[in-house]
Amino acid sequence: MAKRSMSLLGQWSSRVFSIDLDKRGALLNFALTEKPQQAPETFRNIQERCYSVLVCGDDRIQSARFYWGLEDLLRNELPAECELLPVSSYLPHVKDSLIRGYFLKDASECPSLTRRVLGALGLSEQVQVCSYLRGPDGGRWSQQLWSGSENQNMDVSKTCYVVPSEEANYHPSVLNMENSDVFYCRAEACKVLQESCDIIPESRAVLELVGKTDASRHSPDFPVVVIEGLDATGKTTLTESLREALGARLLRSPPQCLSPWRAVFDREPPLIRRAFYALGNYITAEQMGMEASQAPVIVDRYWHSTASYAIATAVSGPVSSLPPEGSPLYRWPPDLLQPSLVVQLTLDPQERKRRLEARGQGQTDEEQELDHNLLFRLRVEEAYRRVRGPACVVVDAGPSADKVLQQVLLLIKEHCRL
Ligand SMILES: Nc1ncnc2c1ncn2[C@@H]1O[C@H](COP(=O)(O)OP(=O)(O)OP(=O)(O)O)[C@@H](O)[C@H]1O
Ligand SMILES: Nc1ccn([C@@H]2O[C@H](COP(=O)(O)O)[C@@H](O)[C@H]2O)c(=O)n1
Repeated sequence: MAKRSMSLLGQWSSRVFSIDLDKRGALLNFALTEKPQQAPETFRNIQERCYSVLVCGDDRIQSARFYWGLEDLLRNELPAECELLPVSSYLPHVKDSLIRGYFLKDASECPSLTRRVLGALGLSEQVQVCSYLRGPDGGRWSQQLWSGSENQNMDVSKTCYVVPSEEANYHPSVLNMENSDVFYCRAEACKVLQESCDIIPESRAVLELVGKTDASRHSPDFPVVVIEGLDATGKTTLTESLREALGARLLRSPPQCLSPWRAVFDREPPLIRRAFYALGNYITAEQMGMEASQAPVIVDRYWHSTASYAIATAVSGPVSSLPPEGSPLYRWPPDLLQPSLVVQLTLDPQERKRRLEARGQGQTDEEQELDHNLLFRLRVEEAYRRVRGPACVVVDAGPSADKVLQQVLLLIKEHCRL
């Protein structure tokens, strides 16, 4: 069977390759043409031998898992002097056109080892390997597609030249988010787990717990209040106090019944992990519907967490790389029960760190990692604010636990019929 990637070659020249240069979101974009031209400036500064490895198989579960393991595989097999950078290749504005992989800069003394590893990888149906060569004038770069044979033959008829490309308005991952990172109906999330049953048997157990009734239009008798926020913002503390103060039922998403399998799905790539969390919301929604016929319900995390973490993780860099405000990616799934009120707890990063440390969970002090975490936290919090349905009411969780409780009780009085 011909590789699926081959059929992409017709469109190859209009594809943009976007290399994630660092976690702060600096992207190097280039396209390919048949005519030699000057490469983008940054590309010209690259001194090493360069390669790209793209994962483009037909089976989305296998491809997602292959890509998930690819970085470790490359780091284990390649010389340590090989720098790996995530690369995306996409057709501008075309939904679901994104293919992911790695761009390699090989500064090792042993180029043959790198070529052997990549040659072996290129034999796989789901991988496409290309090498990049600098022209004799030093400015032109060309891309050669490997035929995938063990001899690493280059298919010279497929030589293209690297040219600068316009930067996309948003991170390329935005193109593939729907039904890969965020699921807007139960059926789409179920499909992913159904497709993964053979390789992840736990998927069957999860699917058996997911109901089939659509409770989204059912309006509960008592209020349903969701508490959202980053970790250590005080959700557990507040939800427990609300339960006592209101005589409420306390639920969480993912629900308790999924606990035995959570760790299994946390090890899976985003496609599978996010489908698991999406289904967790539907199970919690069924519980909400039942419990709210008898008493107020407090819920620790729900859809805002699922959507915001998924969107914020799929992109890198600053808040501006998120899908724009008002994008349909922030919509509420029409078949998912909406709560009466969503409260988002926010906390000054220093205070959050202090609480994490007091709880005995120190953070890495590597500056780069902190920077990366800071950007990630900002993206999650901004995504929380952009998610539609019941919008979040933001509450500063900095004051004492009792003050936060009183403020949220006031909000519940204002927004809900008790
Ligand atoms: N208002 C508050 N003032 C001071 N400390 C607080 C306050 N609320 C919670 N804490 C403390 O901060 C720590 C984190 O709180 P908590 O476990 O409730 O957060 P969380 O949002 O549920 O975290 P996670 O999502 O990681 O489970 C705990 O040690 C808790 O006692
Ligand atoms: N409704 C939810 C709840 C959680 N998640 C994911 O879990 C992580 C946070 O969980 P904690 O137990 O640490 O609070 C977070 O990374 C989310 O990805 C979710 O998706 N949906």
